[in-house]
Amino acid sequence: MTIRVAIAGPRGKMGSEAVHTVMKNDNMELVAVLDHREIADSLEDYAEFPNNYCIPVYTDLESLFKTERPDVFVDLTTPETVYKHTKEALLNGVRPVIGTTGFTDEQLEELTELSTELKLGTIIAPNFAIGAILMMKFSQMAAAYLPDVEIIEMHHDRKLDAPSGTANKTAQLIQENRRGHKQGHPDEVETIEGARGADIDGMRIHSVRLPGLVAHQQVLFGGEGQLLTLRHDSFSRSSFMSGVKFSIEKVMELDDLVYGLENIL
Ligand SMILES: NC(=O)C1=CN([C@@H]2O[C@H](COP(=O)(O)OP(=O)(O)OC[C@H]3O[C@@H](n4cnc5c(N)ncnc54)[C@H](OP(=O)(O)O)[C@@H]3O)[C@@H](O)[C@H]2O)C=CC1
Ligand SMILES: O=C(O)C1=N[C@H](C(=O)O)C[C@H](O)C1
Repeated sequence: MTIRVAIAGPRGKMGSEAVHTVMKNDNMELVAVLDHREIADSLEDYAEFPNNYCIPVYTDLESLFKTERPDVFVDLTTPETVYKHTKEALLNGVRPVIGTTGFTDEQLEELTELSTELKLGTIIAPNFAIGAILMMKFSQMAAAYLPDVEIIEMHHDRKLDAPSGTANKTAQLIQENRRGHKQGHPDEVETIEGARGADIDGMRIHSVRLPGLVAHQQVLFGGEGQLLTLRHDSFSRSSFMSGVKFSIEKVMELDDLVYGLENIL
C-alpha cells in the first residue's frame, strides 16, 4: 500500500529534509505541501527543490485535505500553528505525525481525547532521533538511583521554544521515576533571575541558544562523590529522518495518540 503524505513547512530546515525523505520512499507518495507564503504553485518552482518535484503547494490546509485526501499529515512548522494544524487534520480524517514542538499540556490532553474519540492514530514526537530517545530512556532509568538531576539542552539560535520539546519530554519521563524534591542548598538565592534555570519538581532545565549548534542535550545526575552525564548530539537533521519515516508508517496502524516514539519503538 502506498501512503499518501502531506507536509507542512517544506522550506524549513526539517520540512525540506522530510520532503526528500518521502520522495525517496517507494511506499510513500508526497501528494501536497502546505506553505503559509504564496511562493509558487508547485515545489519544482522553489529554489530549494529539483525540477522533477511536481508537488502541489497549498496555503490553505482545509483545501489541501479536501482536494488531495492525504492519509498522513506531517507538521514541521512552528509552536504557534501546530496545535491548530493537528486538530484540523484529525477533524478531516487525516493522521497527524507531528515533529513541531511547543505544545501545552492542555493542548496535548485535548488532542489525545480527540484522537481516541475519532479512533484515528496520531504521533507527536518531540524528537525523532533514536539516540535522543535512548538518552531519554536511560535518563528515566538513572533517575531512580540518582534523583538530583539537571538537564542542559543546547540548540541553534533560530529555535522559537524553550525549553525544547526533548527537554520537556525527558523531564516528564524522569518524573515517573523521581520523587519531587528541592535540589541545591535549601537557602539558595538567585542574584540574577533565571540563574538556576527552569524548575520542574525541583529538577532544573537550562536552555542554551547559540549559532553553530544543531540539537544537543546533556542530562547530569549528581551523587555522593560522583557525576553521571548522559549526552546526545544531533549534528545534522538527517539524524531525524529514520524516525520520520518510521512514524509515517506506524501511524497508519494506530487508533489513538502516541506522545513520544519511546512508546512504540
Ligand atoms: N521532533 C523532532 O525530532 C524535531 C523537531 N523539530 C521541530 O520542528 C519545528 C520546525 O523546526 P525547523 O525546521 O528547524 O524550523 P524552520 O524555521 O527552519 O522551519 C519552519 C518552517 O515552517 C514554515 N511555516 C511557519 N508557519 C507555517 C504555516 N502556518 N504553514 C506552513 N508553513 C509554515 C516557516 O516558513 P517561514 O520561515 O517563511 O515563516 C519555515 O519554512 C520546530 O518546532 C522544531 O522544534 C526540529 C528538529 C527535530
Ligand atoms: O528546534 C530544533 O531544532 C529541535 N527541536 C526539537 C526539540 O524541541 O526538542 C527536537 C530537537 O531537539 C531539534
